[in-house]
Formats: sequence, C-alpha cells, structure tokens
Amino acid sequence: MIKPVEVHNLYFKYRIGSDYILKGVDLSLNRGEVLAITGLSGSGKSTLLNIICGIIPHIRKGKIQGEVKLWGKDVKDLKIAQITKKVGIVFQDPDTQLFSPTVEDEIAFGPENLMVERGEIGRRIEKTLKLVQMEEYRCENPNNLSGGQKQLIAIAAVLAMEPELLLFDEITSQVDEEGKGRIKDIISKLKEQGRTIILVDHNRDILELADRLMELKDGKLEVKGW
Ligand SMILES: Nc1ncnc2c1ncn2[C@@H]1O[C@H](COP(=O)(O)OP(=O)(O)OP(=O)(O)O)[C@@H](O)[C@H]1O
Repeated sequence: MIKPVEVHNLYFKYRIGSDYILKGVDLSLNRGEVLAITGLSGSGKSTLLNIICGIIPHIRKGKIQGEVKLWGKDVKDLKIAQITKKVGIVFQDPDTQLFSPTVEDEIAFGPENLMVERGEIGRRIEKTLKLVQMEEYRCENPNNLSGGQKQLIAIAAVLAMEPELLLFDEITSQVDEEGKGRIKDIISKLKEQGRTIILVDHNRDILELADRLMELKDGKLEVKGW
C-alpha cells in the first residue's frame, strides 16, 4: 500500500543560520497510524512538520537534501495547493490560524477554497463543531473566545477540509487543563475513525494516544517508546 509519508535521509538548514537542523531524518508512516514525535526545544520538530506539509520550501525557504514523498510523490513536484488538499496542519498558536468574523465563517473558509459545494460545507460545519463540542459558539467572533476554545475552532477548521493526513504541532501547549482534556478526546475520536496523524507534543496523556513514539535528536528521528 502507498504510504502517506516517506522521508529518506532528509537534511535541512534555513537560509539564515549556518547549521543543518535535520541531519538524515528517516520516517515512514502508514495509513491510519498515529505517530508522536518528541524532542527538545529547537530540535527541529516544527521544521520537519513544515517540510511534510510543504510550507518549507514553498513558503519558507531553506536548503533541503534527501527525499520527502507524500503518497508516493516527491513534494518537490507537488504544488502547495495539491498538498493543502490532502495535508492539514494545526499550529501551537491558534491566533496565527483564525481570521474570520464568525466561527462558522472560519470553518467554511478552507472548504470554500477547495471549491466544496455549499450544502456539503454546511454539513462539514455541523460535523466538526459537534466533534469539538463548540456548537453553541457558531456565531461568535473567534477573537472573543478563550485560547483553548480558539484552538478547538482551529482544529475544526482544518478537519472541515477533510485532509487525509493531519499534523498537530504542539496544539495543547497554550491551552489549560480542561482544554488539554478536550483535545485528547478529539484525538482519540480521530484515531477511532482511522485517521492518519503526526503529532508533536510534550503532554504525556496526548503522547500515549499514539501508536508509535519517536524522538528528534541530533537532527535524526529515533525510536523512543512503543
Ligand atoms: N525561519 C527560521 N529561520 C532560521 N532559523 C529557524 C527558523 N525557524 C526555526 N529556526 C531554528 O531552527 C531550529 C529548530 O526550530 P524548530 O522550531 O523546528 O524546533 P522545535 O523542535 O519545533 O522547537 P520547539 O519545541 O521550541 O517548538 C531552532 O534553532 C530555531 O531557532
């Protein structure tokens, strides 16, 4: 079966800053697998996720060597719009991801860009708001929500695009304990649905949801736990 992600001997350095951040990363992810990645601050976890979703090198530049394949295709040969259809990323800070006047508009934005039909967008709004248990906030301005609630909306907005691969980059680091619990429940449900996920996190409860745990250390991915 074609793998969603295959990375082989990946080296990467930013234009500014002379050292390589990634120094021979190998990674193979199966469909339906939940992979967790840990590592010290600055070890390159976000950099790796940004390469997998095409932000690097399409938006942020740097020097990449090695192979990165999504569903068997080299990311170099894919346009960012092609990657966005299949790979969704949620960042640590929801404020970088929210900009619409209402929660509903926010969730509709991604599918609208993907030219999804109006009725289907409505269904996706209902489905994702239910999953993150934020139905009563549909008409709110996202700016009026708490940090944890904003993160739930950022998750819903990405899920509404129905990506085949989800990347969660420290999505619990700016939310309180209740928010962490809710995000844990959401990831559990996504796992039950057989979604393919790479999550970077420091929260043990979240990491334990993964099928596999790896650590990014000295520029390489190592098997860390189970
Ligand atoms: N746009 C950039 N230009 C130059 N250097 C960068 C850029 N973004 C990140 N870096 C550097 O690359 C290294 C890896 O950063 P990255 O954010 O990938 O690490 P991380 O493991 O995700 O860290 P954290 O856990 O703190 O989020 C760090 O030394 C960082 O300062």
